[in-house]
Amino acid sequence: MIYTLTLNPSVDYIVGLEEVKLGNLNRTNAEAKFPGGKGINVSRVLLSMGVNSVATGFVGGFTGAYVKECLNREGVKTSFIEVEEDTRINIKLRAKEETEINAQGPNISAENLQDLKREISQLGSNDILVLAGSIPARMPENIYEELVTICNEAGAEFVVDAEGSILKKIIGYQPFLIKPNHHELGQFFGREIHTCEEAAHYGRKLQEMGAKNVIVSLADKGAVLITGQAAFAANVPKGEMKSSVGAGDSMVAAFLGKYTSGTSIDEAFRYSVAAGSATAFSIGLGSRETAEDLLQQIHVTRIK
Ligand SMILES: Nc1ncnc2c1ncn2[C@@H]1O[C@H](COP(=O)(O)OP(=O)(O)OP(=O)(O)O)[C@@H](O)[C@H]1O
Ligand SMILES: O=P(O)(O)OC[C@@]1(O)O[C@H](CO)[C@@H](O)[C@@H]1O
Repeated sequence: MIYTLTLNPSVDYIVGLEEVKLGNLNRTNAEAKFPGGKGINVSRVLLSMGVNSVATGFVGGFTGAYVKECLNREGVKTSFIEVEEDTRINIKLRAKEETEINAQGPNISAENLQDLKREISQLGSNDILVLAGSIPARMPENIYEELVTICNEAGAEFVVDAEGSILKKIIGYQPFLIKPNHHELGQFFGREIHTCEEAAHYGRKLQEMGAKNVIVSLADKGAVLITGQAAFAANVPKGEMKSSVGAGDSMVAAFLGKYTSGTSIDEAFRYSVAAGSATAFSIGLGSRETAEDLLQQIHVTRIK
Protein backbone atom coordinates (compact mmCIF):
# COMPACT_ATOMS: atom_id res chain seq x y z
CA MET A 1 0.00 0.00 0.00
CA ILE A 2 1.12 3.57 -0.63
CA TYR A 3 0.80 5.87 2.40
CA THR A 4 1.19 9.63 2.07
CA LEU A 5 2.26 11.66 5.06
CA THR A 6 1.50 15.39 5.13
CA LEU A 7 2.78 16.79 8.42
CA ASN A 8 1.35 20.19 7.53
CA PRO A 9 -1.84 19.92 5.43
CA SER A 10 -3.67 23.03 4.29
CA VAL A 11 -6.77 24.46 2.78
CA ASP A 12 -5.46 26.01 -0.42
CA TYR A 13 -7.35 29.22 -1.17
CA ILE A 14 -6.64 30.19 -4.77
CA VAL A 15 -7.62 33.70 -5.78
CA GLY A 16 -7.44 35.32 -9.20
CA LEU A 17 -6.73 39.06 -9.54
CA GLU A 18 -5.76 41.29 -12.44
CA GLU A 19 -2.95 42.73 -10.39
CA VAL A 20 -1.88 42.67 -6.73
CA LYS A 21 -1.64 46.21 -5.36
CA LEU A 22 0.29 46.13 -2.10
CA GLY A 23 -1.06 48.50 0.55
CA ASN A 24 -4.47 48.72 -1.23
CA LEU A 25 -7.81 46.97 -1.14
CA ASN A 26 -7.66 44.23 -3.79
CA ARG A 27 -10.79 42.51 -5.14
CA THR A 28 -10.67 39.08 -6.70
CA ASN A 29 -12.16 38.04 -10.02
CA ALA A 30 -12.12 34.28 -9.28
CA GLU A 31 -11.58 32.03 -6.32
CA ALA A 32 -11.43 28.32 -5.51
CA LYS A 33 -10.48 26.21 -2.53
CA PHE A 34 -9.02 22.74 -2.29
CA PRO A 35 -7.71 20.36 0.34
CA GLY A 36 -3.96 20.88 0.09
CA GLY A 37 -0.56 19.81 1.29
CA LYS A 38 1.90 17.85 -0.80
CA GLY A 39 1.13 14.32 0.44
CA ILE A 40 -2.60 14.96 0.17
CA ASN A 41 -2.14 16.06 -3.44
CA VAL A 42 -0.21 12.85 -4.11
CA SER A 43 -3.10 10.78 -2.68
CA ARG A 44 -5.67 12.66 -4.76
CA VAL A 45 -3.74 12.20 -8.01
CA LEU A 46 -3.18 8.51 -7.22
CA LEU A 47 -6.91 8.10 -6.76
CA SER A 48 -7.59 9.75 -10.10
CA MET A 49 -5.32 7.10 -11.65
CA GLY A 50 -7.25 4.33 -9.91
CA VAL A 51 -4.47 3.67 -7.35
CA ASN A 52 -5.42 3.43 -3.69
CA SER A 53 -3.42 5.09 -0.94
CA VAL A 54 -3.94 6.14 2.66
CA ALA A 55 -3.40 9.81 3.52
CA THR A 56 -2.05 10.45 6.98
CA GLY A 57 -0.71 13.46 8.91
CA PHE A 58 -2.11 15.99 11.35
CA VAL A 59 -5.44 17.78 10.89
CA GLY A 60 -7.33 20.04 13.28
CA GLY A 61 -10.27 22.43 13.65
CA PHE A 62 -12.77 23.48 10.97
CA THR A 63 -10.13 23.58 8.26
CA GLY A 64 -8.94 20.10 9.18
CA ALA A 65 -12.54 18.85 9.06
CA TYR A 66 -12.87 20.38 5.57
CA VAL A 67 -9.73 18.61 4.35
CA LYS A 68 -10.86 15.27 5.75
CA GLU A 69 -14.39 15.62 4.45
CA CYS A 70 -13.24 16.51 0.91
CA LEU A 71 -10.91 13.52 0.79
CA ASN A 72 -13.47 11.13 2.16
CA ARG A 73 -16.08 12.40 -0.30
CA GLU A 74 -13.67 11.81 -3.21
CA GLY A 75 -12.84 8.33 -1.92
CA VAL A 76 -9.29 8.89 -0.60
CA LYS A 77 -8.72 6.70 2.45
CA THR A 78 -7.47 8.72 5.44
CA SER A 79 -5.90 7.95 8.78
CA PHE A 80 -5.24 11.42 10.18
CA ILE A 81 -4.23 12.28 13.72
CA GLU A 82 -6.43 15.01 15.20
CA VAL A 83 -4.65 18.03 16.71
CA GLU A 84 -6.12 20.88 18.74
CA GLU A 85 -5.29 23.88 16.58
CA ASP A 86 -6.68 24.58 13.11
CA THR A 87 -5.08 23.21 9.95
CA ARG A 88 -3.51 26.16 8.10
CA ILE A 89 -4.91 28.10 5.15
CA ASN A 90 -2.43 28.74 2.31
CA ILE A 91 -3.14 31.60 -0.05
CA LYS A 92 -2.24 31.29 -3.72
CA LEU A 93 -2.50 34.56 -5.64
CA ARG A 94 -2.91 34.17 -9.39
CA ALA A 95 -2.18 37.53 -10.99
CA LYS A 96 0.41 38.23 -13.69
CA GLU A 97 2.73 36.11 -11.59
CA GLU A 98 1.92 33.39 -9.04
CA THR A 99 2.50 34.36 -5.41
CA GLU A 100 2.07 31.91 -2.55
CA ILE A 101 1.62 32.66 1.15
CA ASN A 102 1.98 29.44 3.12
CA ALA A 103 1.15 29.52 6.81
CA GLN A 104 3.19 27.96 9.63
CA GLY A 105 0.71 25.31 10.70
CA PRO A 106 -0.68 24.25 14.08
CA ASN A 107 1.09 23.15 17.21
CA ILE A 108 1.73 19.40 17.29
CA SER A 109 1.92 17.95 20.81
CA ALA A 110 4.39 15.28 21.95
CA GLU A 111 1.47 12.88 22.19
CA ASN A 112 0.37 13.61 18.58
CA LEU A 113 3.91 12.88 17.46
CA GLN A 114 4.04 9.60 19.38
CA ASP A 115 0.79 8.54 17.69
CA LEU A 116 2.31 9.24 14.29
CA LYS A 117 5.50 7.33 15.05
CA ARG A 118 3.42 4.37 16.24
CA GLU A 119 1.43 4.47 12.99
CA ILE A 120 4.56 4.50 10.84
CA SER A 121 6.22 1.68 12.76
CA GLN A 122 3.29 -0.54 11.66
CA LEU A 123 4.33 -0.29 7.97
CA GLY A 124 5.79 -3.37 6.32
CA SER A 125 7.99 -4.37 3.40
CA ASN A 126 5.13 -4.06 0.87
CA ASP A 127 4.46 -0.45 1.84
CA ILE A 128 5.78 2.87 0.51
CA LEU A 129 5.53 6.05 2.57
CA VAL A 130 5.56 9.40 0.74
CA LEU A 131 6.73 12.12 3.16
CA ALA A 132 5.96 15.45 1.61
CA GLY A 133 5.98 19.13 2.46
CA SER A 134 7.00 21.40 5.26
CA ILE A 135 7.33 20.74 8.97
CA PRO A 136 4.83 22.67 11.14
CA ALA A 137 6.67 25.57 12.79
CA ARG A 138 6.80 24.17 16.30
CA MET A 139 7.78 20.58 15.49
CA PRO A 140 11.31 19.20 15.96
CA GLU A 141 13.49 20.01 12.95
CA ASN A 142 14.88 16.48 12.76
CA ILE A 143 11.43 14.91 12.40
CA TYR A 144 12.01 13.70 8.82
CA GLU A 145 15.17 11.85 9.90
CA GLU A 146 13.32 10.23 12.79
CA LEU A 147 10.45 9.14 10.55
CA VAL A 148 12.58 7.74 7.73
CA THR A 149 14.62 5.81 10.32
CA ILE A 150 11.37 4.20 11.54
CA CYS A 151 10.49 3.41 7.91
CA ASN A 152 13.85 1.77 7.31
CA GLU A 153 13.51 -0.28 10.50
CA ALA A 154 10.03 -1.37 9.41
CA GLY A 155 11.41 -2.44 6.00
CA ALA A 156 9.17 0.01 4.08
CA GLU A 157 10.38 2.11 1.13
CA PHE A 158 9.99 5.86 1.40
CA VAL A 159 9.80 8.85 -0.94
CA VAL A 160 10.58 12.43 0.07
CA ASP A 161 9.26 15.55 -1.66
CA ALA A 162 10.44 18.50 0.41
CA GLU A 163 12.80 21.47 0.43
CA GLY A 164 16.54 21.12 -0.17
CA SER A 165 17.38 21.52 3.54
CA ILE A 166 15.23 18.47 4.37
CA LEU A 167 16.61 16.50 1.42
CA LYS A 168 20.13 17.06 2.74
CA LYS A 169 19.20 15.40 6.01
CA ILE A 170 17.50 12.31 4.60
CA ILE A 171 19.48 11.55 1.43
CA GLY A 172 21.77 9.05 3.20
CA TYR A 173 18.77 6.99 4.37
CA GLN A 174 18.27 5.74 0.79
CA PRO A 175 14.89 7.12 -0.29
CA PHE A 176 13.24 5.21 -3.14
CA LEU A 177 12.56 8.54 -4.88
CA ILE A 178 13.20 12.24 -4.40
CA LYS A 179 11.89 14.95 -6.74
CA PRO A 180 13.61 18.28 -6.32
CA ASN A 181 12.89 21.04 -8.80
CA HIS A 182 15.93 22.72 -10.36
CA HIS A 183 15.93 25.51 -7.74
CA GLU A 184 15.94 23.00 -4.87
CA LEU A 185 18.70 20.99 -6.58
CA GLY A 186 20.66 24.22 -7.00
CA GLN A 187 20.20 25.11 -3.31
CA PHE A 188 21.49 21.66 -2.37
CA PHE A 189 24.77 22.24 -4.22
CA GLY A 190 25.00 26.00 -3.74
CA ARG A 191 24.81 26.87 -7.45
CA GLU A 192 22.29 27.72 -10.17
CA ILE A 193 20.95 24.98 -12.44
CA HIS A 194 19.37 25.95 -15.75
CA THR A 195 19.55 23.00 -18.14
CA CYS A 196 18.62 19.32 -18.23
CA GLU A 197 22.34 18.47 -18.67
CA GLU A 198 23.24 20.30 -15.45
CA ALA A 199 20.24 18.76 -13.68
CA ALA A 200 21.32 15.27 -14.79
CA HIS A 201 24.87 15.91 -13.55
CA TYR A 202 23.82 17.07 -10.08
CA GLY A 203 20.90 14.63 -9.91
CA ARG A 204 23.46 11.83 -10.42
CA LYS A 205 25.34 13.12 -7.38
CA LEU A 206 22.13 12.77 -5.30
CA GLN A 207 21.75 9.22 -6.57
CA GLU A 208 25.35 8.48 -5.55
CA MET A 209 24.65 9.97 -2.13
CA GLY A 210 21.86 7.45 -1.49
CA ALA A 211 18.65 8.18 -3.44
CA LYS A 212 17.58 5.15 -5.50
CA ASN A 213 15.79 7.30 -8.09
CA VAL A 214 15.91 11.05 -8.63
CA ILE A 215 13.52 13.12 -10.74
CA VAL A 216 14.53 16.74 -11.29
CA SER A 217 11.82 18.96 -12.74
CA LEU A 218 12.76 22.17 -14.54
CA ALA A 219 9.24 23.65 -15.03
CA ASP A 220 8.82 24.45 -18.76
CA LYS A 221 12.40 23.35 -19.57
CA GLY A 222 11.80 19.60 -19.11
CA ALA A 223 12.66 16.98 -16.54
CA VAL A 224 15.29 14.31 -15.93
CA LEU A 225 15.17 10.92 -14.21
CA ILE A 226 18.33 9.35 -12.80
CA THR A 227 18.25 5.73 -11.64
CA GLY A 228 21.04 3.38 -10.54
CA GLN A 229 21.31 2.07 -14.11
CA ALA A 230 20.42 4.93 -16.46
CA ALA A 231 19.39 8.54 -16.93
CA PHE A 232 16.52 9.90 -19.03
CA ALA A 233 15.40 13.35 -20.14
CA ALA A 234 11.89 14.46 -21.16
CA ASN A 235 10.45 17.55 -22.81
CA VAL A 236 7.26 19.11 -21.44
CA PRO A 237 4.10 19.56 -23.52
CA LYS A 238 2.74 22.89 -24.67
CA GLY A 239 -0.36 24.36 -23.10
CA GLU A 240 -1.82 27.28 -21.20
CA MET A 241 -0.22 27.60 -17.80
CA LYS A 242 -2.95 28.14 -15.17
CA SER A 243 -1.47 27.31 -11.77
CA SER A 244 1.58 25.26 -10.94
CA VAL A 245 0.32 24.46 -7.41
CA GLY A 246 0.58 20.69 -7.02
CA ALA A 247 2.42 20.10 -10.33
CA GLY A 248 5.43 18.57 -8.58
CA ASP A 249 3.20 16.43 -6.36
CA SER A 250 1.36 15.17 -9.44
CA MET A 251 4.69 14.02 -10.88
CA VAL A 252 5.50 12.04 -7.74
CA ALA A 253 2.03 10.46 -7.68
CA ALA A 254 2.03 9.50 -11.35
CA PHE A 255 5.54 8.05 -11.25
CA LEU A 256 4.74 5.94 -8.19
CA GLY A 257 1.27 4.97 -9.38
CA LYS A 258 2.58 3.73 -12.74
CA TYR A 259 5.83 2.18 -11.52
CA THR A 260 4.17 0.23 -8.70
CA SER A 261 1.57 -1.04 -11.19
CA GLY A 262 4.32 -2.66 -13.28
CA THR A 263 4.96 0.04 -15.92
CA SER A 264 8.63 0.40 -17.02
CA ILE A 265 10.56 3.15 -15.25
CA ASP A 266 11.00 5.36 -18.34
CA GLU A 267 7.29 5.12 -19.20
CA ALA A 268 6.38 5.89 -15.57
CA PHE A 269 8.61 8.97 -15.90
CA ARG A 270 6.86 10.01 -19.14
CA TYR A 271 3.51 9.70 -17.40
CA SER A 272 4.81 11.69 -14.44
CA VAL A 273 5.70 14.62 -16.71
CA ALA A 274 2.24 14.42 -18.32
CA ALA A 275 0.57 14.53 -14.90
CA GLY A 276 2.76 17.47 -13.80
CA SER A 277 1.81 19.45 -16.90
CA ALA A 278 -1.86 18.45 -16.62
CA THR A 279 -1.85 20.12 -13.21
CA ALA A 280 0.10 23.14 -14.44
CA PHE A 281 -2.59 23.60 -17.12
CA SER A 282 -5.47 23.35 -14.59
CA ILE A 283 -6.83 25.20 -11.56
CA GLY A 284 -6.43 22.50 -8.93
CA LEU A 285 -4.97 19.12 -9.78
CA GLY A 286 -5.02 17.93 -13.39
CA SER A 287 -7.34 15.11 -14.37
CA ARG A 288 -6.28 11.71 -15.66
CA GLU A 289 -7.88 12.54 -19.02
CA THR A 290 -5.83 15.74 -19.39
CA ALA A 291 -2.64 13.86 -18.49
CA GLU A 292 -3.40 11.13 -21.01
CA ASP A 293 -4.11 13.71 -23.74
CA LEU A 294 -0.72 15.35 -23.11
CA LEU A 295 1.24 12.08 -23.12
CA GLN A 296 1.64 11.96 -26.89
CA GLN A 297 3.57 15.26 -26.85
CA ILE A 298 6.16 13.95 -24.37
CA HIS A 299 9.29 12.16 -25.52
CA VAL A 300 11.69 10.45 -23.17
CA THR A 301 15.28 9.99 -24.31
CA ARG A 302 17.94 7.90 -22.65
CA ILE A 303 20.89 10.19 -21.94
CA LYS A 304 23.20 7.68 -20.14
N1 LIG B 1 5.20 26.19 -18.07
C1 LIG B 1 5.01 24.86 -18.04
N2 LIG B 1 4.67 24.18 -19.17
C2 LIG B 1 4.46 22.85 -19.16
N3 LIG B 1 4.58 22.09 -18.07
C3 LIG B 1 4.92 22.71 -16.90
C4 LIG B 1 5.16 24.11 -16.82
N4 LIG B 1 5.48 24.42 -15.54
C5 LIG B 1 5.43 23.25 -14.85
N5 LIG B 1 5.11 22.23 -15.67
C6 LIG B 1 4.95 20.80 -15.33
O1 LIG B 1 4.99 20.64 -13.93
C7 LIG B 1 6.13 19.86 -13.56
C8 LIG B 1 6.68 20.36 -12.23
O2 LIG B 1 7.03 21.73 -12.35
P1 LIG B 1 8.18 22.42 -11.49
O3 LIG B 1 9.49 22.06 -12.03
O4 LIG B 1 7.80 23.86 -11.40
O5 LIG B 1 8.05 21.62 -10.11
P2 LIG B 1 7.71 22.09 -8.65
O6 LIG B 1 8.38 23.40 -8.38
O7 LIG B 1 7.98 20.94 -7.78
O8 LIG B 1 6.17 22.30 -8.76
P3 LIG B 1 5.22 22.94 -7.67
O9 LIG B 1 4.78 24.23 -8.29
O10 LIG B 1 4.15 21.93 -7.52
O11 LIG B 1 6.03 23.12 -6.40
C9 LIG B 1 7.08 19.98 -14.74
O12 LIG B 1 7.97 18.87 -14.85
C10 LIG B 1 6.09 19.99 -15.90
O13 LIG B 1 5.63 18.68 -16.17
O1 LIG C 1 4.33 24.67 2.87
P1 LIG C 1 4.66 23.37 2.17
O2 LIG C 1 4.23 22.18 2.98
O3 LIG C 1 6.06 23.30 1.69
O4 LIG C 1 3.78 23.35 0.83
C1 LIG C 1 2.39 23.34 0.92
C2 LIG C 1 1.79 23.54 -0.45
O5 LIG C 1 2.20 24.78 -1.05
O6 LIG C 1 2.24 22.49 -1.29
C3 LIG C 1 1.19 22.05 -2.14
C4 LIG C 1 1.62 22.14 -3.57
O7 LIG C 1 2.77 21.42 -3.79
C5 LIG C 1 -0.02 22.90 -1.81
O8 LIG C 1 -1.19 22.14 -1.86
C6 LIG C 1 0.27 23.45 -0.44
O9 LIG C 1 -0.36 24.66 -0.15
